[in-house]
Amino acid sequence: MEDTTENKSYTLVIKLGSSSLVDEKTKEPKLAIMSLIVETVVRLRRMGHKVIIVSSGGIAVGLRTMHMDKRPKHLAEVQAIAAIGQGRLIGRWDLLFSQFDQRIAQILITRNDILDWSQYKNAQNTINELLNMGVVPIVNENDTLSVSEIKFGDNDTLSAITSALIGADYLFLLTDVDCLYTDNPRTNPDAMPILVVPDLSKGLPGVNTTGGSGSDVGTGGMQTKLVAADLATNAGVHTLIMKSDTPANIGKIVEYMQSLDLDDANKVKKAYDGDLKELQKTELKKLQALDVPLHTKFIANDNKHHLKNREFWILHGLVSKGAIVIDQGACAALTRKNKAGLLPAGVIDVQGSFHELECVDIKVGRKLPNGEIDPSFPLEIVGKARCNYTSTELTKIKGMHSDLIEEELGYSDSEYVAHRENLAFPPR
Ligand SMILES: Nc1ncnc2c1ncn2[C@@H]1O[C@H](COP(=O)(O)OP(=O)(O)O)[C@@H](O)[C@H]1O
Ligand SMILES: N[C@@H](CCC(=O)OP(=O)(O)O)C(=O)O
Repeated sequence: MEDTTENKSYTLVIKLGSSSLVDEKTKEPKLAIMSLIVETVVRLRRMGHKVIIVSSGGIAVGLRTMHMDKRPKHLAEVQAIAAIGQGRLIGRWDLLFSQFDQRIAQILITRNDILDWSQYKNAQNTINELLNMGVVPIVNENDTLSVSEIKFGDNDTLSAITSALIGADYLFLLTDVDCLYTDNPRTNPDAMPILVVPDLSKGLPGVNTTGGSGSDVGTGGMQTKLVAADLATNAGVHTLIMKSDTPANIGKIVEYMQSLDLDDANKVKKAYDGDLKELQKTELKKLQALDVPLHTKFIANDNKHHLKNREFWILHGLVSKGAIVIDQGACAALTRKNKAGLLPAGVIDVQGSFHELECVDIKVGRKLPNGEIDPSFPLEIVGKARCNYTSTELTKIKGMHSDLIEEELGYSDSEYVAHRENLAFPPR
């Protein structure tokens, strides 16, 4: 195959699970895999690509350092172990990369660090600066300081958010299986590989990912990888699952992706008739004919249909503190091409307790003639908003014309419940 990757420069995020970096039983380092990753990343960098690594393994390395067999139950202990392990982990990466004079940088992040738009942009600027300096940023969750409310929870999600943050071209999820299968290949020898998913929003009929993590050190199994693929493809990032012990395959897969006509990914999605099974047979023949290694690729939404930076931040960077229920008319106005801001007249209910500019879910409901919410109409979350008013204020002004806000509250901060730039909806 012609090597088209030589000329174009891509931004690649490579996520490595704990199971790829430490032995699941002994927790000893898998130095051979780490070295191969380093060689691959150095090669990709020399070809002109920008590479970010999302590395798990902090806790597993900490357990080994402290001669502990199992993850402790108490949060403070896990956090202490993470602090011990993270230092060693980054030390190992630095030692290996330094053999090639390749500089690295450590970035430890929690959800708290991106809750503010300017902080989100700041994280973006810092990573971009490092990439421009020719450095390989190595990202992990700041497990030592994050508690459940501000946790990404798994590095698959963190890698998808990192990919969207920096507008990556590809996200590679490297793990201990070749690809996504119709069932857990560790327990079902008849599981069949899923090689291409043109449109994840159409679901994955016949695919079971409930098996959880395959190893003692992994988190989330395939389920969190599918969540990550959904987030990343919605943000315009092609997402791939492949085995971590042959990282040189990354280059081959990027070449193969380039040979596919994905410039108009929407055409690919439209052409997909939902017959996942048939598609896999054709794809397998193609991979075999071209000698491309097994992997799963999730095709990204194209430029016109992917979430823009700020929308992605609202939908996936922020944590919802409650919900507002809007009527169908308001929903149509907010989701049309030239979307409107949300006025109090369109709000029919307020759920939970939230402050001004905190993030809330947007649900669509129906009002009965007596003013009550129709209980037979299923409330569906359609998007997220940052509201100009608190839940208490909104409960008072819901359904009103904006002219009456001042009379009701004694002040009016805005005629809108949420401005256009504070509303976000997943691509449809
Ligand atoms: N349908 C499936 N296809 C492939 N693997 C699956 C599936 N369902 C569950 N798994 C499990 O997911 C594991 C990979 O996830 P995980 O252990 O969290 O890895 P990592 O540490 O790389 O994030 C595999 O080892 C496998 O046992
Ligand atoms: N941040 C944690 C890893 C969390 C995680 O998602 O692990 P994995 O499923 O192995 O990618 C650590 O460094 O131990």
